[in-house]
Amino acid sequence: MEKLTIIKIGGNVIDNSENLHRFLEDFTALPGNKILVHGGGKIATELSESLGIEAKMVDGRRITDIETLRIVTMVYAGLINKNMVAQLQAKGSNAIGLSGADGNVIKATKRTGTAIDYGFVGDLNEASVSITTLGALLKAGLVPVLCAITHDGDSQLLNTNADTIASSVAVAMSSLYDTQLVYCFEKKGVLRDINNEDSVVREIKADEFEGLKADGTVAGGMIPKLHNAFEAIKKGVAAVYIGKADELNELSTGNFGTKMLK
Ligand SMILES: Nc1ncnc2c1ncn2[C@@H]1O[C@H](COP(=O)(O)OP(=O)(O)O)[C@@H](O)[C@H]1O
Ligand SMILES: CC(=O)N[C@@H](CCC(=O)OP(=O)(O)O)C(=O)O
Repeated sequence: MEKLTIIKIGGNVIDNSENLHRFLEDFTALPGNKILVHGGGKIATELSESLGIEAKMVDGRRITDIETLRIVTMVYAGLINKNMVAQLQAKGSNAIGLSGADGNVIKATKRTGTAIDYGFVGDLNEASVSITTLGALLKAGLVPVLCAITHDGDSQLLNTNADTIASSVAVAMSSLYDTQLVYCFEKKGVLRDINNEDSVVREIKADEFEGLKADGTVAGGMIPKLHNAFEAIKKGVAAVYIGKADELNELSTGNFGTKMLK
C-alpha cells in the first residue's frame, strides 16, 4: 500500500500569518500523498463578533444559525481555503481547495435529536467520505485541501468540526492507503501541565483517556480532539499524532508531539 499523510491544522495557527507560512512550507516539503484539513474557528468567531453576531460554542461545537452558516461558509470555504491554496501553489504544491459539496467529497447529516439545537451543524463518519474522488485527485498528483463545510446532498451546506473531518477522512482513506493522521496546533502535544510546554506526554493509550479527562489534565478543545484521534486509531489508521505545527519537520524523526496508541 502507498503511504498517505493527512494533516489537520487548527484556527490558532491559521490566524498567525508567519506561523501559517512556516507550516505550509513544512507541509509542502513532506514527501508522498497528502491531504490537508483546516479549521479556522478563531477567525470565524472574530468576524461574527465584529458583525455583532455572538459566537456560541457548546462542547466544542459552534451553534450555527443561518447567519452564522453564511459567515462560516465565507470564512472556511472562501477566505481561508482559497488563501491557503494560493500559498501552497506559490510553494510548489498543486493544491485543490474543496468543501464537502465539491465532488461530493463529504456528505454529512444535519445534527438532530440533541437537547440543544445546534442549527446547521453536520455530523459524519467514514461512510460520508468519497474515497473514489479523493483517491482520483491524489492519483492525479493533486493535494486536496478540505475545509470545515460539508453538505447534506439536498442543497444544504453544513458546518462540521474540522478535527472530526480529519479523523473520518483518515479512517475512510485507510482502505486505500497506509494512512497517518497528524493534528497540528499551537502546543508541542498533549501536555501533562498546560502551563509547561516541556511536559509533553509522548504516548497515550486509548484506555488512559478517561482518566486524563477526569483528573483535568485534558480539557476544552483537547477533549474532542483526543476523542477523534482515538476513533481514528481504533478504526484502522496506521498512526495518529498531535503536535506543534512548527515542529512538523520532526515527523520523520519520530520526535513529534504525542502519539496515540490503541
Ligand atoms: N493537556 C493539554 N495539552 C494541550 N492542550 C490542551 C490540554 N488541555 C486543554 N488544551 C487546550 O486545547 C486546545 C486545543 O484545542 P482546539 O483549540 O480545539 O484546537 P485547534 O486549534 O486545533 O482547533 C489548546 O489550545 C489548549 O488550550
Ligand atoms: C460545528 C463546528 O464547531 N465547526 C467548527 C469548524 C471549524 C473548526 O473546526 O475550526 P478549528 O479546527 O480551528 O477549531 C467551528 O465552526 O468552529
